[in-house]
Amino acid sequence: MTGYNLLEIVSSCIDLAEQSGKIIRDIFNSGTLDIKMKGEDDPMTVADLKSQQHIIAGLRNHWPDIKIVGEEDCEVPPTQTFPDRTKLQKYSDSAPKDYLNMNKEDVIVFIDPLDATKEFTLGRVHCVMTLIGITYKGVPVGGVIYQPFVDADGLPVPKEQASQWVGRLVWGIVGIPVENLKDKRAPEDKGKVIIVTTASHFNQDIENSIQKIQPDKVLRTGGAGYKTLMVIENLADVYLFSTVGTKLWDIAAPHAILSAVGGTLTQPSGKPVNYTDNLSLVENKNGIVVTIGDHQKYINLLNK
Ligand SMILES: Nc1ncnc2c1ncn2[C@@H]1O[C@H](COP(=O)(O)O)[C@@H](O)[C@H]1OP(=O)(O)O
Ligand SMILES: [Mg+2]
Ligand SMILES: [Mg+2]
Ligand SMILES: [Mg+2]
Repeated sequence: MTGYNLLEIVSSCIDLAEQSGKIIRDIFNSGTLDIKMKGEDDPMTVADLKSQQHIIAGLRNHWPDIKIVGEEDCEVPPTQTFPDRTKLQKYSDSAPKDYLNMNKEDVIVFIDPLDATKEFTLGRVHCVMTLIGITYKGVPVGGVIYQPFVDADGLPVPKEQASQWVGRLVWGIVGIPVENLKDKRAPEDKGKVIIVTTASHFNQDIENSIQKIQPDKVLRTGGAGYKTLMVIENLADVYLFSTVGTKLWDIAAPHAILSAVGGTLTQPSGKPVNYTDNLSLVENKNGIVVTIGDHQKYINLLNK
């Protein structure tokens, strides 16, 4: 076979995301985040950088030419990390055949080495995640997310109990059932419409969109990965961010896992997102809408 095997790439990304989680935890515990501002409300820390360097170097050791779009602009020193490519071999018979021999030109790996950096710098670390998404022909087909600052169920753990930060991994491939997910909806929230949106990048556009849906509840927290996972686990019906701000690396990995469980992510117009490595097109300029069901109903409300 001459193409890329998605099972091998996702297997490696699982290793690299877990290792990055440890890098991120160690830097947080050191207390030296070395915060730099890339723009307004757009911080970057040394943890973002080290995490991205680790992931890219590990991928390059197996796939020197694979297309990679990472959030941070940084050099990547070589490493001796050769991630395990074999973890998902048992899915070789059940995985979609197309994904076992993917045309190299059509594959892009999107890396968000640390999602929810703003919250990370404020110590609100429960929503921090490492996100690695793989797209094929412009569509997310595999995703790995790792939460460094939670317990095994993904529940927040305060920093006073840091020893319980065992971390949580979720990976998904479209066409293979996703493990390690729960329906977390509280009994008192059954039947309600719950929107989750940004904690730190809120604006009037988002407020106006929320009003169109008339939800029973609005939750606000950090991270595109964290909010998408809330929709996947039924803690919210809609993740709504109807404005500029997120980029393709924020959504590629969670989108793949969402698709694997039957959910939908589009622009607020209902148009699909096009995943490309053209760096002038990586911004989700019009925003994003994420649902686990009734997607068209919410798109209709937003566009009425
Ligand atoms: N205005 C913005 N500038 C830079 N990044 C943004 C902006 N809005 C959203 N993002 C990215 O999208 C994620 C989700 O947004 P929010 O946390 O506000 O809901 C953020 O954590 C951030 O990713 P990152 O932390 O990886 O830079
Ligand atoms: Mg950032
Ligand atoms: Mg991000
Ligand atoms: Mg980031």
